[in-house]
Amino acid sequence: LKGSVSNEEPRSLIAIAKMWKKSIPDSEDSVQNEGILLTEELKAVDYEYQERIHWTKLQLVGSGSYGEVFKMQDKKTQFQCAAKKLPFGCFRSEELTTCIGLTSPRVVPVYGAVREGPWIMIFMKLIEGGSLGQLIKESGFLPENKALYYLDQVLEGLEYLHAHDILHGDVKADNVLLSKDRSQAFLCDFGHAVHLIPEDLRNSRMSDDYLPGTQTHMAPEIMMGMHWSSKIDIWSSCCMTLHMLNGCHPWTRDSSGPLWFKIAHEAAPWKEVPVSCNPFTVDVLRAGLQKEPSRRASASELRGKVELAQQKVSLRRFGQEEKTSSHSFPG
Ligand SMILES: N#Cc1cccc(-c2csc(Nc3cc(F)ccc3O)n2)c1
Repeated sequence: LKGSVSNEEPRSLIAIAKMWKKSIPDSEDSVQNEGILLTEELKAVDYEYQERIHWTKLQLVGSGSYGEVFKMQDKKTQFQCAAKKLPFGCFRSEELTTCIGLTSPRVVPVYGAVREGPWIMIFMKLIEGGSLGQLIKESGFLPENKALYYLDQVLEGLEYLHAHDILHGDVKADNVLLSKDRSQAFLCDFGHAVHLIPEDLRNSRMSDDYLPGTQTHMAPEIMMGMHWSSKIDIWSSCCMTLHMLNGCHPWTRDSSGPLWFKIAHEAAPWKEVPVSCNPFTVDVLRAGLQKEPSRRASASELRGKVELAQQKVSLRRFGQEEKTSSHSFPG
């Protein structure tokens, strides 16, 4: 068994990710074990790092369109982190090249990636509070102030990614992780991410290996096969907000006609915001769900509107008693 797993710098992981993208799995690779670990907490042994031998799966912590994510433990150091296992053929180098070396507090750090035959394991920091999608499922829906609180943090992360010419490509509650006390939100899963070349992605349509995100959160310009840009993340973040407020994805409450057609041709779903919401919250969704990308707010513009809405909502809250939500976190 030839192993070539080593503890290296981030640029080595970027290089091997690009090499994986170019190579196709074939039979003799079935025993290959190669990769890069970015932290001393995960230790390759004689250039190998294999499941059951050097690390063990503990329990499943998340499963969804992204596959399965496990809590894992390094046998030598006892260090624990999260691991996502995906077939080599489904791997896009952008899952690693877009998020390695980022230092935003809103982006989950990646600790390394290792190929074991036909599988790729991506290791990242374990986030104990599970996903925002799991919180919505547990609670049914989130109160307006909590929805605005999490949207503000997601937009902080998008501000950072867009400033680094990175488009996340699949912003949704399942890909937002929460700290144990649920006060901190983090973006993860860069499997759909795209490097935006410095000028806007005006001239590019889907690149050949573009992996579409979640349909209910997909911006109209993608459905129309038109030019697209970082603004697609803004649209998705507002679809995620409707999911938080209503407990269901937008467009799913009336079953008429195919989804892509509704998204492409019908009015934006900002009317799905609950009637009980503050007008300033409606204004946030109206600004983020503009069908024309050039009229749609940027992450920082939208964040400003969210923070204004938060002030209005909290002021109104002091005006009248509001049922205290079951989840407690500071702020
Ligand atoms: N920790 C953790 C945890 C808990 C629940 C869901 C998820 C989750 C949802 S998408 C996701 N992506 C992901 C997880 C990895 F471990 C490594 C790379 C990834 O892209 N993880 C992570």
